[in-house]
Amino acid sequence: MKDAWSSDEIRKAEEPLIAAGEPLMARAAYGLAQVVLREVALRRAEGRAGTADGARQGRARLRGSLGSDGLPGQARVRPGRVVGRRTADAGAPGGRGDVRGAHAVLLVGPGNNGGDTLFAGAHLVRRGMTVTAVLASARAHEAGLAAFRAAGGRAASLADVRVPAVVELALGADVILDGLVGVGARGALRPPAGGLVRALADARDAAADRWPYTVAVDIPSGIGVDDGAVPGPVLRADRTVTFGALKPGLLLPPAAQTAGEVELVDVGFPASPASGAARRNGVARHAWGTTDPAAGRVLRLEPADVAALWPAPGARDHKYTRGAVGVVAGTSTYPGAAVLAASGAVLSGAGMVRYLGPEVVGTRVLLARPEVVVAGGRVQSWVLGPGVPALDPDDEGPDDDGQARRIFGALAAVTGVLSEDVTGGRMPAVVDAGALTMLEHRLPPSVVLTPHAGELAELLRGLGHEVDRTAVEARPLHWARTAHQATGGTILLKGAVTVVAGPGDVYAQADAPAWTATAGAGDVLAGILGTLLAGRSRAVVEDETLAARLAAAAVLVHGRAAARASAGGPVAALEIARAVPAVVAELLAGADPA
Ligand SMILES: NC(=O)C1=CN([C@@H]2O[C@H](COP(=O)(O)OP(=O)(O)OC[C@H]3O[C@@H](n4cnc5c(N)ncnc54)[C@H](OP(=O)(O)O)[C@@H]3O)[C@@H](O)[C@H]2O)[C@@H](O)CC1
Ligand SMILES: Nc1ncnc2c1ncn2[C@@H]1O[C@H](COP(=O)(O)OP(=O)(O)O)[C@@H](O)[C@H]1O
Ligand SMILES: [K+]
Repeated sequence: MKDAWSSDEIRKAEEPLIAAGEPLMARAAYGLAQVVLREVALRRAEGRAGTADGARQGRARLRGSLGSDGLPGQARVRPGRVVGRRTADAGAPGGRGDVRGAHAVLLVGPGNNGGDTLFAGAHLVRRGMTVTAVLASARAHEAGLAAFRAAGGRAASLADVRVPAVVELALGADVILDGLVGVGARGALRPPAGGLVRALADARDAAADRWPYTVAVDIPSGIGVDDGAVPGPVLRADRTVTFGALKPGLLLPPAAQTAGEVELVDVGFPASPASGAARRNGVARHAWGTTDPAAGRVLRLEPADVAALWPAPGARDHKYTRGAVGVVAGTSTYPGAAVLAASGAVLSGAGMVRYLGPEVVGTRVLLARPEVVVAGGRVQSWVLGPGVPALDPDDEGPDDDGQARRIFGALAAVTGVLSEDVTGGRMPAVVDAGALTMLEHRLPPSVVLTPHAGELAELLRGLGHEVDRTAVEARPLHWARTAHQATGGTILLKGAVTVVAGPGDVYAQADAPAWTATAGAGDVLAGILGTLLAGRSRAVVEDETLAARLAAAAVLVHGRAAARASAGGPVAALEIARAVPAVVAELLAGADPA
């Protein structure tokens, strides 16, 4: 599990260490320099090699000389992906490849983030690189600047060289280090740093592949450290080298998409933040939907976490103990969604899938998945709404083949409104697509709403918030939490990075390739989640934080299955469902099916 620390938690962690004289900045700078040396050497070896075979040989040569650190995969970079932990002061220096004569440009701000960058720059100079520091502010970290100059680095003030000249300098460099601001920053980058970053970001877009490798120091300067917002210009990084602990903005959209691969340098922080345990315990005290919106940590599940959560059957299980999923999806106009949701549920390992809907759709579901029972009966979770049109209050008789009526009935049951319902009362549910427009009662967190940004905006507008799709995409964490507060349900907000917000911790999952953005992919996800909720139905109702964890697990499996089915190319939604069994098998065997 990846666990992000807020800027306050970072400060609390560093205080006693600094008081004890621990050389935090030296460790951070050393770790940063090692990553830069490794990446520059790697690129040089590839550049010289010229052919694909030669590039492979170049990598192999480097791997031999880099020792046990290993090289993170370059071919399948997913924005916002977090790679391994690295100890700054462990063992021999990392990058032993040839970096002599390579040119680095440092963007240096006034605080300790600039200090890290200058000390790292001194290491780079000592390894034979040509390093130019652009001081964006009248102030710079004194000791860092002195060390940088003493090593032979060149420093120039932005006020003297001006923005266009820095852009030219950057275009001729091998690597850029963005050390303008770190966790001490607040709000959008102010001038002159803001103007510089805007010009560099524009130049990066225009230059495409010719842009130098860009490393963000601790965070890409200008992102919202704690909320993942991007309030102003940010220079997109290929890699972020972050210190001590991950920050929420490195996991959360949209900021996570500016961070590239994230690499953690251990500077000696404790295993968890001081306030972590208290916050975790605090979660249980909240009643439905009354959670403090700022409470809860930002986490990202990894394959091992999902393996532990997955309701794998034991020898004593039979189909009823494993959980039946009731699917109310599709209409005669949109029958495909029913097939996709039912397939997602069956192929994730439901004990049974029941389909409720018009006969014409039920027949198609059966043709695709003969395992499905097209009849009502007891279920342990509901999947409601894929392929069902949104409710239009002005329309007297919507053409929904009776699906809205079935959904209203199921929703009354899952919220516990019907005490004597045939289903036996409250149970988990997935509420997707058209069913999102049919919410009448306050929801328990065991009901998971699965909107994309447009659907969430519509839901929020119905609750009195002035918000559109763009606004939701700009602040997904905020709006997902707001919707949780307003409805009581757990919110799974779909996107390139999917955010899950319920009572307690927030999950930010970045598991899927962009090819997943295809019609029907969300229907498959709803089915997968239905199976997970049915497999742990009682526990989900009793533990108000479990639905969010299971939702994040479903997103991981869905994303990995999409990656598997895509193999780097287009993917059809049904193929995502078909890839699920192998992905689950690998997860349960302890492998990472990336
Ligand atoms: N924590 C740790 O354990 C370790 C931390 N380390 C490092 O320290 C970093 C934190 O350093 P920090 O606290 O000095 O703040 P930092 O991020 O450099 O920026 C503050 C400066 O930026 C300015 N500024 C603020 N907002 C701005 C804006 N919107 N636009 C423009 N400028 C803005 C602000 O100016 P002011 O508002 O005061 O005028 C202030 O001068 C951390 O990210 C990591 O890299 C490592 O060395 C070791 C381990
Ligand atoms: N850029 C992207 N990268 C990766 N995954 C994405 C991206 N955009 C959307 N997705 C994922 O694709 C799926 C699309 O679901 P949805 O919008 O509900 O489509 P539909 O309703 O047609 O099934 C979601 O799982 C979402 O998280
Ligand atoms: K930075």
